[in-house]
Amino acid sequence: MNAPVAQLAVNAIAVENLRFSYGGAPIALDIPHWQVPQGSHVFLRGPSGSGKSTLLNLLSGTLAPPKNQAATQLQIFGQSLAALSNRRRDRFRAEHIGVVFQQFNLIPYLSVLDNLRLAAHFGRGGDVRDRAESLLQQLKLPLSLLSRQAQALSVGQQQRVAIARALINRPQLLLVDEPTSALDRDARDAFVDILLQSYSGVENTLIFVSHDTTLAQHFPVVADMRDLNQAWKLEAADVT
Ligand SMILES: Nc1ncnc2c1ncn2[C@@H]1O[C@H](COP(=O)(O)OP(=O)(O)OP(=O)(O)O)[C@@H](O)[C@H]1O
Repeated sequence: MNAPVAQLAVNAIAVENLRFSYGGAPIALDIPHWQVPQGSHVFLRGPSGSGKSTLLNLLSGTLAPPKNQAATQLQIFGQSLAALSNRRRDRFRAEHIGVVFQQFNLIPYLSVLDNLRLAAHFGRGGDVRDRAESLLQQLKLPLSLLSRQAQALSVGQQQRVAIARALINRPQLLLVDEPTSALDRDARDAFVDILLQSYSGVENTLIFVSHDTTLAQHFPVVADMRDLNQAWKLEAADVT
């Protein structure tokens, strides 16, 4: 009799014994174990200072992962980030990971299309205009915005363009850090709806960070930094 074919569970994120501190500062992050299966949509919450941005920056490779810690594992789709040089980590991010950070980081004097072209240049390349038009349509933005300078857009439009830029290289992992803080409640819900619609593929993994716990209802999985980050527990315990 044939053995059943094992279903391979692919982890988008696999973290073991991840400890990180900024220079000589006290340890900011200590995560013994965290795994996120591919295709998960995770809402990551936690108080100010609990390490959400630090974790996202480590996952995206924007912060260099800790080296020389034998027990530490920080893998994205099975690739250890610590095993990559800075340059290869940048390339890995451009090809596999989309990021939307609090400040959007669009280049203000470039047109929307050129912002998207620049992101595509560092990633997969290909026909940017077609892809840009289809993303703008998904994000319910007029195509006329493509030729407009990023600095001439409203904040809401900039947020959607920041999503388009993050998605231009068809990332398998999307990291979104508190992009809704300037919006009112209805606009926040609409933003999250549109983000989820634009990134709905079954293999797409999303980590969405926010203080705003009312947004958690949009996500099937909720993680809390107070559970993940042992350093935060220590810090909290120190002050009580
Ligand atoms: N560049 C830095 N240099 C030194 N310490 C830092 C730096 N950035 C963050 N920290 C410290 O690391 C810890 C985690 O900060 P982090 O910004 O990751 O938290 P957060 O949960 O994202 O907070 P917030 O919700 O306020 O953005 C805090 O104690 C913070 O003071």
